[in-house]
Amino acid sequence: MHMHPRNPYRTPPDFCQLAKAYPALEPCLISYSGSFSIDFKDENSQRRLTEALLHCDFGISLNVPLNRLCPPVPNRLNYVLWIQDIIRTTEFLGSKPVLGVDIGTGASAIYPLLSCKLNSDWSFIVTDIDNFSLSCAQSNIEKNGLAGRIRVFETTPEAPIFAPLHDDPNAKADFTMCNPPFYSSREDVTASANSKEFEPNAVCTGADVEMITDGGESSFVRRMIDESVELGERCRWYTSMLGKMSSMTEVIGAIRGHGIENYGITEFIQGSTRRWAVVWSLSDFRLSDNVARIANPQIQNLMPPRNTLRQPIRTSAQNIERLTEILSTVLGAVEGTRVVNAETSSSRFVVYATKNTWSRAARRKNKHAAPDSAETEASTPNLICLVQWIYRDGNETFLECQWVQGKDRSLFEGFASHVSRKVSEVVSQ
Ligand SMILES: C[S@@+](CC[C@H](N)C(=O)[O-])C[C@H]1O[C@@H](n2cnc3c(N)ncnc32)[C@H](O)[C@@H]1O
Repeated sequence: MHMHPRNPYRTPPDFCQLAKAYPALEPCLISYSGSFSIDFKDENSQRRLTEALLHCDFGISLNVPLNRLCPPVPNRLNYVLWIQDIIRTTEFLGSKPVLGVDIGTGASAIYPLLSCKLNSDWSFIVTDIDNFSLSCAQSNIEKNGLAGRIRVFETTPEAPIFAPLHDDPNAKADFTMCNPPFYSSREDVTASANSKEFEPNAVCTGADVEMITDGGESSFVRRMIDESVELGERCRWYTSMLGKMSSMTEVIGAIRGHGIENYGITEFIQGSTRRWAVVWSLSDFRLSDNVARIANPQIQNLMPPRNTLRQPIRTSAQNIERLTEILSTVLGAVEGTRVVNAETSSSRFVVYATKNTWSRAARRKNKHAAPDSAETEASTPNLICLVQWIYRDGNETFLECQWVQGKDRSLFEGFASHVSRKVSEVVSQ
C-alpha cells in the first residue's frame, strides 16, 4: 500500500487554495515550474502546512511548541485510517462506542484529535511521560472541544506501557495505537540520519524524549507485546507504528514467540518515506487479508496466515445471474449453521456455525448417531465467516470466504473448502 486508499493526500493539495483559506501559509509558498509548493526542508513551512491542513480539512486548530515534534498530517492520517479499517472488520456484528488508547500522544495529540474528528463514536485515553508535551496536548484537546472524549494520563518510563489498563482492572479498550520513539541513543539518531533511512524532513525531529528510548522502537514494542499477553482480551487490537524494517523482523518474531498467530502488517509509503504498522490480538476476532497482509516481497516471510480465502469458480452464462441465489441455497443447506445477510439487501452472507457438521468425519458420525444422542449445541458460535462473490475484470468469478471470528483455523479452512466444493457442483451443472 502506498498511501491509504481513503487518504485525500494521495494527490498533493492545492497549496495556493490552502494559503487563501489559511493565510499564515502564504509566506511559505514557493513558485515551482508554474505551480506552487512549499519547501519541505524548512521547519517553519512544515509547521504552517500541518496547521493549514488540519484547519481546512478537519476543522482542527493546533498549536505545537517549537521544541516539540510537529506531525506531518498525511502520514499520521494513514495510520488512523488503517485503525478505522481494523475496527470496521467486525462492525457488521454490531457496533458500539469505541475506546482507543494512544501511547505517547505527544504535544500535538494528533492521533486522538484526527480520530475523534473522523469518528463521532470514538473516545480516547492518551498517555505520555513528558509533562510538558502532555500540558500542550491537554490545551490542544480543550481548544478543539474534545476534553469530554479524550482523557490525558501522565505516566513514567518505568511504569507498564499500558498503565491505564493495568491500573484499572475493569478498564477495557478496543484498540491501542503508538508512534514509538524510534531510536536507542543520540548516536543512533545520527547514524540513521547519515544512512538516509529516515525522511529528509529531519527538520521535524523533535526533542530527545520524543525520539529516544532504551533499546529503540523494537524494544518498546516488544514490551507492549509482553504486556498484552498479560492483559489478553482486555483490549481487542494492539497496534504500533514502526519506522525501521529491521524492527519488523524482531517484533513479528516476538509476536510469534508468544504463540500469537492472530496478527497483521501494513506498510505506508509516502515519497521516499516507508513506515510499517503491526496489529496483534489475543481475541478470536480475525482481520481480512487486505487489512493484515501486504504484497512487499521483501517481507513475505513475516506475513500472517491468510484469513481471506478465494476460490475461482467457473460458471455458465445462464448461472451467472443466479449466483447469489445459489450461494444462499448452498449455505442454507449446511447443517448446524445460521445464515443471515450482512446488510439489508446485500449479497454478503454471514455464517454462524456452532460445530463442524460438514467434514466427512462429522457427517459419518452424525449418520450413525442415535437421534437422542445429538450433542447440545453451544449457544455461542465457534466460527463466524463472511461469504460473498467477487467479480474481477467482468469474466472472473471468485467465491470469497472471510474468517471473522473463531479459534480453530482448520474449522474455518474446512468450512471454506466445503462451501466452494458444493457451489462448484451446482454451478457446473
Ligand atoms: C515519536 S513521539 C510520537 C508523538 C505523537 N504521537 C506523534 O505521532 O506525532 C513518541 C512519544 O512517546 C512518548 N513516550 C516515550 N516513552 C513513553 C512511555 N513509556 N509511555 C508513554 N509515552 C512515552 C514521548 O514523550 C513522545 O511524546
